[in-house]
Amino acid sequence: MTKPIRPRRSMLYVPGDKPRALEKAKTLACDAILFDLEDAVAPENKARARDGIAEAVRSGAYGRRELILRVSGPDCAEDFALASALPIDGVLLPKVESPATVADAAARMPHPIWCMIETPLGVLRAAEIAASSDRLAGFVAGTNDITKDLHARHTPSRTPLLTALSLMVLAARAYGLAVIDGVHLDLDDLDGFEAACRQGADLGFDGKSLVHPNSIAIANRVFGPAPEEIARARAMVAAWEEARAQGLGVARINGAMVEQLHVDDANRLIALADAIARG
Ligand SMILES: CC(C)(COP(=O)(O)OP(=O)(O)OC[C@H]1O[C@@H](n2cnc3c(N)ncnc32)[C@H](O)[C@@H]1OP(=O)(O)O)[C@@H](O)C(=O)NCCC(=O)NCCSC(=O)C[C@H](O)C(=O)O
Ligand SMILES: [Mg+2]
Repeated sequence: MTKPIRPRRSMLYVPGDKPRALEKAKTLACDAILFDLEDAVAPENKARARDGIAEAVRSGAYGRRELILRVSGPDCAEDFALASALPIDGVLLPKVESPATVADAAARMPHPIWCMIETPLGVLRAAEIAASSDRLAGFVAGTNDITKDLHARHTPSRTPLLTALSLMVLAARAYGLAVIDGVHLDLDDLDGFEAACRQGADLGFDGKSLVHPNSIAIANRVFGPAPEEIARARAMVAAWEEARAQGLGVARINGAMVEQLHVDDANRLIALADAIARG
């Protein structure tokens, strides 16, 4: 069954032990919040972070935003107990490297499952992981961990990561999962951030994971369809209906060859635009 389209242009990490950030996120225009219990929270603050996230989620003040909890590890019983007790939309597992990790998480709590793909083994097994469970909702790229494990360098072009990023997109698309690009570290480099978003969108990612509110508007713009793209898509669908009424299986529309597959893609873009407009 085809899953309904949900905008995931911008997914903001919010450390569970930062009350001001938890509060601010209620007002931000991100499509999703990744409440973090893993790397952004020091070991001595994990219990406080769980309490902070529980109170924040139970406030009910995050509106339409998709709420996802990143647990601190596959064995953290307290984190899974919290996930089970909260009205959230998903749980994000760090450093997934095998279907067994997904199966174990599925047995521990009832929510849709997201996997961080962020180790060489996780990347190489991405297809196996993606195929492993109908509880899976998507992948999030952990570009910092991969860069570290590859002994690669952070470069503006992200050339060292392109193989890993494309393998994640391939695996996700093969099994109908969402796929979200990794974070941009330089908070003041918004031009570089926008370039990375464009590259991620070109590669096929649905959106970008973010660490700071200053990047939400750019991610929403780059990963959302532009008004002229929506208008073009609607015009294509209308022209295609006329072509089909004449019995054509291929048509020339605005100077381009169009077949059913192009119309399917136009309809996907229109559905995304409509979902964004509904808010
Ligand atoms: C990166 C930061 C530590 C920067 O903090 P700071 O310099 O204090 O931010 P600002 O003063 O500019 O903040 C301005 C206001 O915005 C709020 N804020 C900041 N960040 C967030 C956020 N993420 N969500 C919500 N609100 C946020 C501040 O509270 C200020 O508001 P106010 O107090 O009302 O004025 C900080 O941005 C931060 O902690 N970001 C999140 C870091 C994080 O979650 N990291 C883990 C995820 S990334 C990762 O794990 C990588 C991955 O696994 C991989 O391998 O690649
Ligand atoms: Mg990581």
